[in-house]
Amino acid sequence: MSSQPPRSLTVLGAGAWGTGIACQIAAHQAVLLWGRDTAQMQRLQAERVNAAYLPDVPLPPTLTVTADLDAALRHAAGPHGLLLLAVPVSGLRAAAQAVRIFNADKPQGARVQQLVWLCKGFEQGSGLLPHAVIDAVFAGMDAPPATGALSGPSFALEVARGLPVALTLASTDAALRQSAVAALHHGAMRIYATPDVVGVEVGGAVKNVLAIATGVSDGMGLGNNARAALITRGLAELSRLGVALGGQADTFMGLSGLGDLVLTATGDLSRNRRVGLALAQGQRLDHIVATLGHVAEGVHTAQTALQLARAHRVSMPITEAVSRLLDGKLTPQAALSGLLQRQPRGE
Ligand SMILES: NC(=O)C1=CN([C@@H]2O[C@H](COP(=O)(O)OP(=O)(O)OC[C@H]3O[C@@H](n4cnc5c(N)ncnc54)[C@H](O)[C@@H]3O)[C@@H](O)[C@H]2O)C=CC1
Ligand SMILES: O=C(CO)COP(=O)(O)O
Repeated sequence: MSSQPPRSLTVLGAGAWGTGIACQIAAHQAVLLWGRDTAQMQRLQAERVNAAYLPDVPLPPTLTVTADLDAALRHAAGPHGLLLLAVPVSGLRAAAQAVRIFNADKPQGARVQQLVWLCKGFEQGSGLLPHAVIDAVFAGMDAPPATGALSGPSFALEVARGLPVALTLASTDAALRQSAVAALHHGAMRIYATPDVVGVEVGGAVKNVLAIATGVSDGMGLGNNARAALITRGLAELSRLGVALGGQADTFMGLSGLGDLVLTATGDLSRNRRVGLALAQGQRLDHIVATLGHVAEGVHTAQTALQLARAHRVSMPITEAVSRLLDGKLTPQAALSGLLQRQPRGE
């Protein structure tokens, strides 16, 4: 693989995050954004704005849109191509399978060679982290793409507007780390790198559950002290699970752990936090999810995180409370009482 910065950037997934990061990239180089909904992509092209997901941000002229998946993958192919998968976790396997099928009948030079995913969560059903989904899809293929995860505190709207943001690129492949950082680290977007894929992915997944918790707490009017306690004790349980799954403890103190947790647990742009705020008002989860207009990954992540915690004998009381609240087994008040009545223990 070349260590030259990729010159051909392609984003799959035209929701808030795919559109937001494509706008930021377009400030310094051409980028192609693919979305699966042809009518929506035609509207994007005609109106030069993603009205459904980022209505206030005009698309830069250097951002091209398409609903043609084959054309998008051709754009991402070759040694200078970089493909960003900006679909939710639920769409990751299908997106990766499309890449596998595209690559299968091509010579190496015409294949997608560098692939980075942006989603945060565990796959529903399998309970797999994104990298394990990707590994499963490309298993048995000779010369699979170099892969990695991009994560960290990054509200799409702020990124789209070109405001400063710092992210972490996680990959066990040093060449991919180098080339993806070279492609994406520019202007207001700083990209750090780490080989700790598991640590980065667990941080990104579990912080969404904890953002629901702080949303509930804030929605109940429990105050700033309670929110700080949830963030701090939440970070402790996130780190315990992450280490048990193979992540490195210091990763959880970085951008993809503490950084994203603080952002999502306190910032009202967070969809997960908004789920918590609405639950505290007594709204039904199905109504909240139906009216959100975006994915809130924490709703699916809570139960998987709890199952993993039990399997690894890790204590995650906040995640458990959120999971039972989402299942309708606890009211916000009962969840609070349960947390407050726990026995004292060492910090
Ligand atoms: N919005 C944000 O600020 C950030 C989001 N993320 C993560 O990025 C992922 C995507 O989030 P958003 O774009 O915000 O969600 P969104 O709800 O705004 O948009 C999701 C988009 O993905 C598309 N999609 C869903 N399944 C698909 C599939 N199978 N194939 C192709 N397209 C599919 C939908 O049509 C929609 O356009 C999530 O995992 C989220 O946690 C990460 C960082 C920031
Ligand atoms: O991951 C995010 C910010 O880093 C976005 O969080 P939400 O999905 O809760 O909006």
